[in-house]
Amino acid sequence: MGRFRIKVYLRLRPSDKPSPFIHIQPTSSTVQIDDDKHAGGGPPKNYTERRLFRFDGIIQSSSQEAVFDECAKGVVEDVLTGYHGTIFAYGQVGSGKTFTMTGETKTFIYCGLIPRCIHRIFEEKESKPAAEIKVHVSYLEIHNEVIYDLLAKREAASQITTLEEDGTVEFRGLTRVLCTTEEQALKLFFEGERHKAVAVHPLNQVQVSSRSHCMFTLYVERHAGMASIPEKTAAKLNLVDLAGFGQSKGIEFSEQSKKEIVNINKSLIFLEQISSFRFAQFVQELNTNAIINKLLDPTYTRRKYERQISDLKQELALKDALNGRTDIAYDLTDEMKSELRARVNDFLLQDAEVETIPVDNLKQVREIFKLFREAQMTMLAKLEVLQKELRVTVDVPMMKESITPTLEEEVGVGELDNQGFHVGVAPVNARPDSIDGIPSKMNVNIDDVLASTLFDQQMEAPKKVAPNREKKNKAFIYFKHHTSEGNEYENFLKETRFVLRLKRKLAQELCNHINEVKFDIANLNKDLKEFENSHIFENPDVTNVDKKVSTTTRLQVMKAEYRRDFNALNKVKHEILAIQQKVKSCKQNILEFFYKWLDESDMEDVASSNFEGVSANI
Ligand SMILES: Nc1ncnc2c1ncn2[C@@H]1O[C@H](COP(=O)(O)OP(=O)(O)OP(=O)(O)O)[C@@H](O)[C@H]1O
Repeated sequence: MGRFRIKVYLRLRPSDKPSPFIHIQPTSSTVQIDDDKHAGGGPPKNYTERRLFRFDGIIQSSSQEAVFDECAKGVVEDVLTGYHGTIFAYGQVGSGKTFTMTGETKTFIYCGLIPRCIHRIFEEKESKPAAEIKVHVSYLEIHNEVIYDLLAKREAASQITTLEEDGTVEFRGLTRVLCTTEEQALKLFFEGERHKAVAVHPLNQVQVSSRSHCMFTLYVERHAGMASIPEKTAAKLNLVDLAGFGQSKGIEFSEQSKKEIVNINKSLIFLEQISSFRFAQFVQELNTNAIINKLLDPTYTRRKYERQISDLKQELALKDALNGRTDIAYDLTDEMKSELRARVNDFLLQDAEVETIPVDNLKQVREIFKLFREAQMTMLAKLEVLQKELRVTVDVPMMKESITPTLEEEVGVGELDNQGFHVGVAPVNARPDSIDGIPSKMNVNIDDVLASTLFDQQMEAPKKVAPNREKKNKAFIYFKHHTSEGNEYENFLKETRFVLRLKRKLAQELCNHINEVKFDIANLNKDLKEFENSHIFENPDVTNVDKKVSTTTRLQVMKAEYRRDFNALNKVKHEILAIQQKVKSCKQNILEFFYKWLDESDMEDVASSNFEGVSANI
């Protein structure tokens, strides 16, 4: 990238009455102007204001060729290297803009910059065939603030619009013609000239005056670098002939001309306000960031990447072979994806260990992450439903009541559902609505029950001596805490009861969760029925199909969860029964030993003892 300054040249039209207010100094490329504000005819003033303007060059009485060499040649050479370039002429009406840009085209020595730029570009094209230079041209005119395509077929609408993108302006629909010869390009330029809007202007009586801004553009594409690297540069050269601006004071114009002048002056308002020289000074201060515009042939780029991919594949195969990794498939087929899904599902349902999921390559890893994300989404959706339920504080028995009919329609253990999923639904009478002896809500303290049972039995026990009830209670407590046998049984009973409490808590939690899952299953079944009724496969809609797939997946997960918890509950239920049995026999044993101990003790002592330190409260 290079920073360039816009160069400004002053070309003076030969005149037989040079202005006494303008002092040209060609050696220093400066112009001094005596800005006599009243030179136009006002009352005489005693002073004049002097201004100095500096240019990159002042052209006076120079040939058209010299003008090209000084002002345009460098720009064209840059375009041939790949930099965009623009040359534009501006100034008052009749100041010589068209003469400079177009010139007299019948004789080459009078030709202006546009034919000379065309000539130079085609000269390069012909002298360097290896560069494969391609030239396109376009020609547009802005007249009365409307853009016209001067190369469009006349019968077609030639009006075009602009498109601004990334700071550049594109002309949408502008005709670009490929030219293989200089003659072709010149012919198109002259054709465009004929289509321009021109009229006689009172300040430019000699020939027709340009009533519009015109831009002839040459698009140059050429090979750059070595022949093996088909890199191209693509630059454009804009050659602009602006409409003349000027004072209309004291000059008679037709209505149409007045309208045109308003529009020309409006579009050149900047020039109008600061005058040509001031504008030149301003433009000189601007810097541009110029870059070479490179194009890469897409076919070459594709081939290059294909070659790179092929090399990398070979490299990978070699690395795999060296590491003893054979038959690694780097492209996942649908079958492989289904297999991966099954493995991930098994892992998530705790039916398989993580090692069963194959991780051989990046694609597999990505697919696995995708599957985990899907599972996560399913769980989140489920959680959302659960949270909603919690918000409305659904009571467990109510839930059971509302969903039981749906599940009762399903028959037997291990039935297949309509998704081909093994439901594994237990018969209604075998379902874990509650566990025998365990209410859905554990409000009863089992130890209280056991304690009262114990003493009911105690009361029924044979009584050799009948100490009063309170004393007997105290004796029983004394036996448990102060005799080795009693102590041992008491501790064992305590431990067993603790385990029983834990198991019951677990059973209660499982019971609650199963009911929640049942509720989910009922809702998901309902959703699926709605999908089926809406015939989504006859009128597939991606969103609906996705929803159905997601609902089916969630249903499968829920059913698997139901089956898992139901089995776990059954297991816990059996454990509870066994522990209850253990507690029962332990209680019997402790009573037997208590009565035996009581038998062997001195009854009078027992009857008269106060069992100091023993609380009667069991
Ligand atoms: N350097 C020059 N040497 C000889 N003749 C010139 C020169 N510059 C301009 N002329 C003549 O002056 C007349 C007006 O010039 P030209 O039409 O190029 O002005 P213009 O600025 O393009 O005017 P407009 O704004 O009206 O289009 C033409 O006849 C042209 O041949």
